[in-house]
Amino acid sequence: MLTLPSPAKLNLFLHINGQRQDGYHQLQTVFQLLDYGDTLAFSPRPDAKIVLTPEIPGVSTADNLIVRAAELLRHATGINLGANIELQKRLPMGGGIGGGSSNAATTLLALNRLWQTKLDLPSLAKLGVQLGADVPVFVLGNSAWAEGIGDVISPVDLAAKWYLVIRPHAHISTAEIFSQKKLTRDTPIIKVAAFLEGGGKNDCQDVVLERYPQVKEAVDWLNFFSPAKLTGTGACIFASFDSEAQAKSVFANRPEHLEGFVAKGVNRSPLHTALSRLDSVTGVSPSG
Ligand SMILES: C[C@@](CO)(OP(=O)(O)O)[C@H](O)COP(=O)(O)OP(=O)(O)OC[C@H]1O[C@@H](n2ccc(N)nc2=O)[C@H](O)[C@@H]1O
Ligand SMILES: Nc1ncnc2c1ncn2[C@@H]1O[C@H](COP(=O)(O)OP(=O)(O)O)[C@@H](O)[C@H]1O
Repeated sequence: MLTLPSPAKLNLFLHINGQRQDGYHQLQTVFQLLDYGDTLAFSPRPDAKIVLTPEIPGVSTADNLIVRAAELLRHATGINLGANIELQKRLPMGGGIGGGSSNAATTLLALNRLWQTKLDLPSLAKLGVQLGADVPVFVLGNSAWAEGIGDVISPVDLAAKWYLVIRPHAHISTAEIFSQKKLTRDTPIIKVAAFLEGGGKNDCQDVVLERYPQVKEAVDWLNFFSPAKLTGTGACIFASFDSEAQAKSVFANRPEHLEGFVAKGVNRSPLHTALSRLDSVTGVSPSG
């Protein structure tokens, strides 16, 4: 059995610079990977079945990004094997922390290893983008600066911080927010240095706060302790702290109805750290 992490991400900022003819938005963002997420356990099956347990309530098996990633890899490589996949879900869905995309990436890397299909990371990232704009960053495995429609990615070294993430009770679809007329779509392009010097906001934040009072309430509460920002198109919000103790003490004082977690920001994905560790044990050279 191959047990691997499927980490969350935060968008430390999210600027929308324009919109393409096909409707997709041109954006700039920084993906901060977190040392916190779901866990997936894989074992090979000799038949061609992909069996996921437990199912996610409200997501059909055919729509589940884990199953879709497995089918996609099988189709792309022509391999005729299957897998049993056990999912331990901790990440809220529709939260802007990339749980579904991360599950897809973990599945691509895990099955590429189990099935010995030997695709390299750029090829797996190319497959992944067919499942969602955020999948490649999880496949490539570094906190990253992203441009284009989120598909032009370069690794970035971020300061070590602890993040308090609050999950208001709202499930927000990315498409819903990107289809709002009022959304800011003309933020000027910035350079990496401007972000690293403290620049950057989330252009989706005003639209989300207006439509979801429960998200606004959480932002207002967290702002009292440290500047709070929306991640992605929501619904989760976050603030950074220099130490775990600081983040945990604020979390401990949250209003009872607010859920969330405290996690360390990492430059390297816990998924890739786990795979490298396995490679060093088995003597396989690090690849996909
Ligand atoms: C904007 C981000 C930032 O991380 O939002 P979150 O989903 O994380 O909140 C992501 O890149 C989202 O990625 P992902 O959620 O994978 O998006 P996709 O499934 O590819 O697209 C969902 C819908 O969002 C819109 N979309 C997505 C990406 C983009 N650059 N422009 C868009 O307009 C499209 O209408 C598409 O139908
Ligand atoms: N394995 C999965 N985990 C989470 N969501 C999934 C999964 N498979 C399909 N989905 C669908 O993808 C949507 C977006 O999921 P997710 O990536 O967690 O949110 P976000 O893009 O807001 O960070 C969910 O609302 C759900 O319907």
